[in-house]
Amino acid sequence: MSQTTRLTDGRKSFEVKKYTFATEVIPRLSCHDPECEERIANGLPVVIPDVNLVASARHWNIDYLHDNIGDGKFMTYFSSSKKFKYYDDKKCPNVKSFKKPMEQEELTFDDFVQKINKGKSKGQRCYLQQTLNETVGKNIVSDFLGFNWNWVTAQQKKNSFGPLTNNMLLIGQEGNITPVHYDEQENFFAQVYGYKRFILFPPEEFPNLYPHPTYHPCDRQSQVDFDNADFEKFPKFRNATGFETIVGPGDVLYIPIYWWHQVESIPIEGHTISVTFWYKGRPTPEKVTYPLNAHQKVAMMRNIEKMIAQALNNPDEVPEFMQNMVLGRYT
Ligand SMILES: C[C@@H](CC(=O)O)C(=O)C(=O)O
Ligand SMILES: [Zn+2]
Repeated sequence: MSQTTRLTDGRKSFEVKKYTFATEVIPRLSCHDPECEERIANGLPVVIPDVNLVASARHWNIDYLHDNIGDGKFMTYFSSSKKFKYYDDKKCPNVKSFKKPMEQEELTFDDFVQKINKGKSKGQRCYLQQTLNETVGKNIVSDFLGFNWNWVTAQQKKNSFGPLTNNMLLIGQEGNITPVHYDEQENFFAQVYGYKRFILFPPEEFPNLYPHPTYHPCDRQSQVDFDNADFEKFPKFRNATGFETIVGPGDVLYIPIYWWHQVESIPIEGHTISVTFWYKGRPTPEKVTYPLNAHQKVAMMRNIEKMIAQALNNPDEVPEFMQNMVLGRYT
């Protein structure tokens, strides 16, 4: 039986699975606390319980969304396990042996609700993840306009984030897991309903988390399975140390760009509803200061990998090329 540990969202406490790595708790600070502003300015994660970013959606639940979300289509992922490891369909041809870790289908909300109920019996899990768009009904539009845009737009401006790219609606079943990955955008993650565990690692942990190559369908996702880590293949994973927290209704978690995160809908606490606020990163500074920081190095590694894959014009040649370049030479 795997060990467990206890985590709290500041109101309730939860028994969660204990992994092989150590973690520290992510600070939970009021939006009025200067330290909260400082952490965002310095690209450090922080849980903000009192910003009311999506307070106008506090009444959202499956029934209300079903009656008001409109007749648009919603991207829904299906997994026979609890894990929903994202993959980029367009990159599948690059890795002939790639097996899709989950299926995806665009459903009406009504079909999604049916699938949740039917899936339970067939042991299949589903996860709705859809950018909110103009197809939503007028009550959802009014709830959306009621988000605390003053605060989040002020954060965007004072931290020189790029434009808002999208607000994604996430509806997950209890126990669903989004395995550890990083995104190339800043993210204010707003929890609307239910509870999610977040495990975060800074960009410095790149060497310990072994992401797939950039041409791989699972680019940005770690190759390490936290439930069954292959320490032979990924020895530095032993050194991984992270941060974690639980977010509950009303909480906002700032996930800085290039920070790794694994997200777990707490089992036995029912389904979860979340909304993301994704922003392009800060513009590249005119004058580069040295030493480069970790996320600049990740961006550089990504660009080099992409350039090599493009120059070779054959993904199958990249592993040998990279090994010839570094193995035994950069020790
Ligand atoms: C989809 C989400 C994870 C989750 O909530 O399951 C995520 O990775 C993000 O918001 O960057
Ligand atoms: Zn993410």
